[in-house]
Amino acid sequence: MENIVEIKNLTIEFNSRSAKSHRALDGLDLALERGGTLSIVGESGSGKSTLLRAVMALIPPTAGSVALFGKDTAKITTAELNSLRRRCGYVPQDPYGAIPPGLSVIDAVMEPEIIAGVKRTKEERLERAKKLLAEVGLTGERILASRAVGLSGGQRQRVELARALMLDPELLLCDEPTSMQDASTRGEIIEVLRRRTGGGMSMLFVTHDLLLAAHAAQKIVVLKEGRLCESGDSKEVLAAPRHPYTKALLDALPRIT
Ligand SMILES: Nc1ncnc2c1ncn2[C@@H]1O[C@H](COP(=O)(O)OP(=O)(O)OP(=O)(O)O)[C@@H](O)[C@H]1O
Repeated sequence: MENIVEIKNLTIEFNSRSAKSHRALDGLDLALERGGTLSIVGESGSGKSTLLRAVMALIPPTAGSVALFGKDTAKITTAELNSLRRRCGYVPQDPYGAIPPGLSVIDAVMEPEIIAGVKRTKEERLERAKKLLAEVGLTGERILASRAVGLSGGQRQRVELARALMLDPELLLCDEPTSMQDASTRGEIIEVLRRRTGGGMSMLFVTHDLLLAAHAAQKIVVLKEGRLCESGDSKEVLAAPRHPYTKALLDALPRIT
């Protein structure tokens, strides 16, 4: 099976003002097969967002390599990179900065297709955007016409997801896409993602919540301080975590007694 993402010995360092640079990822190896789903779990600062941004080639490797759809992202032209990025949907962690402030909700969802130059009538595009918004639980003329900046964080996250799905991505990268949702919307969003991945979309899903990680994807990797400390089938990792850090993440989850 073809690897849609292949990361080899990836190290990413950020230069800080102090003398020592900070190593956010340290010699990481991982792969995602076409059609596969993988959750990346770890505490705050473990390098999860950095990893997603490196897959999108938004940060260059300090050492090692990232291949997206079989192409080393450091060895291709900007035009080639842009065409690979167009095959991906990216739901960034911060929904406040990501949506252009002047756009209405419906325009924000239609925008990726317009930028990509997808040929469709205005009516078809509108229908498609409305359908996606309904899929993520946003309906009603008032919400669709309102500016995205006026929405709650949870609603914006849902707009971001609809935007990311607009181009029918082969690979979806989600960075804590449910962090601002209540329990019931969180469940609905995971269902949307499951339907999509059931239809063949590959996915990288970032969360600090081990239970959610297992729910969202078939496989899990656990990151600690930029290093991979455990990986495996989601159900197995959840049932029998091997690394003490994974056990601590599991013990930290709230329990219903
Ligand atoms: N642009 C940057 N410049 C300097 N340091 C950075 C930069 N981006 C991330 N870092 C540092 O790299 C480390 C990993 O950050 P990252 O955002 O990937 O962690 P994370 O696991 O996604 O955390 P969180 O769950 O809080 O989002 C952190 O120590 C962070 O401060």
